[in-house]
Parts: sequence; structure tokens; C-alpha cells
Amino acid sequence: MKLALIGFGQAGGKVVDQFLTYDDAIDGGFVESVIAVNTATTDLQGLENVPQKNRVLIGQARVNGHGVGADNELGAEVTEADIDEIQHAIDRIPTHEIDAFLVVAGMGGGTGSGGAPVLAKHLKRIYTQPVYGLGVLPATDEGGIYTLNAARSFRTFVREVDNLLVFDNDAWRSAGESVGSGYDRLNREIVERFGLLFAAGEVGHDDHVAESVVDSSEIINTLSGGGVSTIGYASETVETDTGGLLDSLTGSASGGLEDGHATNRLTSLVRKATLGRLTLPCDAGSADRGLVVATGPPDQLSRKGVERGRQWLEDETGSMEIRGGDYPRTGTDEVGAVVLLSGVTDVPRIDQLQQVALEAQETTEQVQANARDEFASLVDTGGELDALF
Ligand SMILES: Nc1nc2c(ncn2[C@@H]2O[C@H](COP(=O)(O)OP(=O)(O)OP(=O)(O)O)[C@@H](O)[C@H]2O)c(=O)[nH]1
Repeated sequence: MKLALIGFGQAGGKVVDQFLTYDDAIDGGFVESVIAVNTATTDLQGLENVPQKNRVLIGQARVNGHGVGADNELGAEVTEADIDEIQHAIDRIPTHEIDAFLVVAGMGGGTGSGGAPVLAKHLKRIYTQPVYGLGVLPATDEGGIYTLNAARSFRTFVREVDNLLVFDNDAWRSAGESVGSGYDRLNREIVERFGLLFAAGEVGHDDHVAESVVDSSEIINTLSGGGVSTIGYASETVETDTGGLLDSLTGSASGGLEDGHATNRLTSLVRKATLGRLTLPCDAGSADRGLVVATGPPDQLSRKGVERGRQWLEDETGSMEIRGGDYPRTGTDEVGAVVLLSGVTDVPRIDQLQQVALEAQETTEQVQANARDEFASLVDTGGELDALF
């Protein structure tokens, strides 16, 4: 499906930059346009692929290009004030050619955390296309303010978008990795999963497995109904040179074995994708809707395998709304399964985030009250000393 990507804040900008690289690498064609919005000049300058004219600096009157310093209320305020600047950039893209908007942001900081929900609300008022969010949750060791920001942003963002796709940094970080290289790796994991899904809806129907190819409307229908979504992905390297000497010697028998093998492989990839690490870990059984996409060389995409995987996911979720299809890709030796779980509700990480955020909010209020009292007693001289004016 064709997307207008809008990266908000530092994380959002870096992720959409990486989406461009990935779309190019797989010849996906799912990125129609890309815009980066930030309150910090240096973050915008650090991007590699987003065209200069599509980089929008907001909040100059308030923060003078220095960012909002993890204050997401300020992030929301400057976005409201400068929404016209962002709209001017959107006016330059061919919105009639897109299937949806995707607003990407780290939810723990200030600019993206506060600004992304404001922009989503604005886009929904103006355009008829769906507006999706891709929110990145902070790692648990980033501290109370990031957790509090993320919990408040999550609550607002999920309300303002047609569906909130979530990636949890905490579930994907590795011990001993530097912050910079860590983010680069996380961003590659993000764009591979979400990129394969969105590219799947972009394959022309004149391809040779046309009937079973995933259509953008299937992605949109799976995401419609709102709520929170997560993605699982599993892949395997395969021998692409099938049908060689062995087949010609043994005739159709080996073809049958190959088919059976491809079917079993796809079915187990669907299970691995669902039960392995999801972008937002959760109980897959709580999903309301789902979409199974088989990717890889066309001769390895067993229709029966996708169907079995789809049925297994139906049993696993108890949902009647599980769709399935192919995303054939020539020139790759990877067969994979992407599983989109939409409308998930049993998400321990969100419960934990909200709990820690509430504690952080209470502690912050207490600390502020104490600081006010202590300052009052510091300057109070018992009324004997007159102030200057
Ligand atoms: N996955 C990923 N997460 C990132 C990246 N950069 C920052 N983050 C996360 O995003 C959150 C911080 O958000 P940023 O995007 O840096 O902040 P911002 O929106 O620019 O806001 P301010 O810097 O406060 O103006 C933190 O929780 C980080 O964990 C990145 O490149 N990839």
C-alpha cells in the first residue's frame, strides 16, 4: 500500500529515514512521500534520505531549534501552534495517491511524544484516508520521565489514530550494545517488519500468483476497528534452485515432496512468527483481527501452507477475522511469514508502563510540593526583613 510517512521527533525521523532505505532495497514501492518534523535543528540535519524540502522545523519561537527537552506538553503546544507549517509540507505531496498516513514517533521524548497525537488529530479532520500511528515505547531503564511521557502519549495517540502499531524498545534491546548502534539495529528490525507488511499490499495483481496476493484493502480492513497492533516475523533461508537434476530423474514424486515441505515450512513459520518475539509482546490470543503474509520466492509460497497457518491463527485467537495471502519476491532466498495482530488487549507491558507512570507522576507531584515548601522556608525570614520591592 502507498503511504505518506511522517516522522515526528528524533526517533520518528530516523525510522522514516530507514524506511526509505528499506523500501529502496526491496524495491517495495510502499513509500509515496516522506516528511520529517522536529523542534531540533541538529536532528533534522542528521537525516540522510528525507529530502531537505520535506524537513519541517517547528517551535522556533519557543525553543529556537533546540528541542523541547522531553517536555511532551510543550511538544504538543508547539505542534498546535505551528500546524500550518506541517500542513504546507503535506500540501506538496500527492495525497490523492496514498492509501494511508503513517505518523511515526518515539513516545518517551518530548517532540514526537507530544506532537504526533496532535498531528494525527489534524490529519483525521482533513483527509479521508486512514491515519495510522507507529509508536516506539522507551526501554524500562530510561527513567521515570520517559515512562510517564510514553504512558500519557500512548493514551492520547491511540485515541487519535485509526490504529496504533507499537514497537517496544525494551523487548528488543541487547545488553552491551552502545546506544547509537543499538538504535540502528532496532530501526532495521522495525522497518523490516512493518516494511514487509506495507510492501505486501503493493504487489501488482498481474503477478503469477495473483489471486492469493495480499491487497492493501486487506491490510486496511485488518487495521480498521482501531486499537493497538503488533507484528511477528519469522524467516528461513531456502535453496532457490528447485526443479534441477533430482526432479528430472524422479519426476513428479519429488515435486510432491517439495510441495509438502514448503507447506510445512510456511505453517511452522506462521507459528514461530506469532509465538516468537512480537514488536509489542502480548498474548496473541487476545487479538481481534489478524493477517498472515507469506513472503519469499514465488515457487516457495505454498498456498496450502498459508491457509493452514491462517486456520491455526484462527484457532489460536478465536477470531473469525484472520486474513491471509502472499507477497511474492523474486531475487531473495528468504521465505518468511509476517503476522499482523490487531486489536490486542492482553498486553502486560502497557499495564506495567501505566503503573510505573502513575508512580512517577505521584513522586513528581510530591517532589514538587516538597521543593515549594523548602524554598518558601528558605526565603522566609519570619517577617523581620523587608523585600526590596
Ligand atoms: N527505536 C528507536 N528508538 C529511539 C531512537 N531514538 C530515540 N529513541 C527512543 O525515543 C525516545 C526519545 O524520543 P526522541 O525521539 O529522541 O525525542 P524527541 O521526540 O526528539 O523529543 P525531544 O528530544 O525531547 O525534543 C526514547 O524513549 C528512546 O528510547 C531510535 O533511533 N530508534
